Amino acid sequence: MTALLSTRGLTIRFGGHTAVDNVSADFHAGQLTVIVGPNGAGKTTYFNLMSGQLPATSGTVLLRGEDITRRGPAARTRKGIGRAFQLTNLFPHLTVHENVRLAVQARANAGMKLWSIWSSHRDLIERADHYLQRVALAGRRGTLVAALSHGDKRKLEVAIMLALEPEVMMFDEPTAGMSVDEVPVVLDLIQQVKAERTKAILLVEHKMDVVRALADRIIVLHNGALVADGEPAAVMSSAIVQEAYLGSASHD
Ligand SMILES: Nc1ncnc2c1ncn2[C@@H]1O[C@H](COP(=O)(O)OP(=O)(O)OP(=O)(O)O)[C@@H](O)[C@H]1O
Repeated sequence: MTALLSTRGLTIRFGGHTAVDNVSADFHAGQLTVIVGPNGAGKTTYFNLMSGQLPATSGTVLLRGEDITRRGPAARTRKGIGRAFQLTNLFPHLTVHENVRLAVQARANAGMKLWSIWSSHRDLIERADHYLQRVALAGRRGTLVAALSHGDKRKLEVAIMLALEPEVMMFDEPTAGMSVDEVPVVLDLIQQVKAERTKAILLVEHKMDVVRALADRIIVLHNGALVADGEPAAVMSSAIVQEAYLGSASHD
């Protein structure tokens, strides 16, 4: 079975430093993979290489077997790689609802259903409201994004990603900076998407309770290299992880 997303020997060097070192992995629909590792291990850089924010020094990124290594981030988004960014792709002077509606509209355009822009404006509005409900932001639909709390901005990013209906969903520490009552909303949502079993979900996560709650599979990066990849129980009990990751005092 062709993986949805694959990396083959993916590598990036910054000067003399190899931040991601020859990483090969396959990501399949219906599977949630958490990428863990100590600070500076290369997790975010690996994400950036897959979503196109950074160009690889060597190696390839494949989407459904197609080589997309030289494609930029916008082309990868159109092809089905979605990423909940850390507050960089929001329009602060538009409302919450308008932000999601733009994503719904972009998705409708990508599907070449150009007529839908004109014939079903109401449909676009309703679909945007649907995604806002899923992230518990319906009550904020008329609020300017600039006025949102940090946690609500993170939820809005998730709504925007859902609205783009990508096959691959990448979350970079989705609950970082959220208050305790906001965290379950995002975790429940990721659980729901996972239960649909149609998406490949990738998460970079430090919090071990979140890892335990969500992971079907764990990949461990250390000094840019993939040092473990497998089922959570086996990976977390392996000697290399105990040493490389759990041994580092900075994460619980
Ligand atoms: N644009 C860049 N230029 C130079 N070095 C970089 C760049 N981006 C990342 N690095 C370096 O690459 C290494 C990996 O960084 P990265 O942010 O991917 O780690 P991480 O595992 O996500 O860490 P954290 O858990 O702290 O977020 C680090 O040593 C970092 O300093």
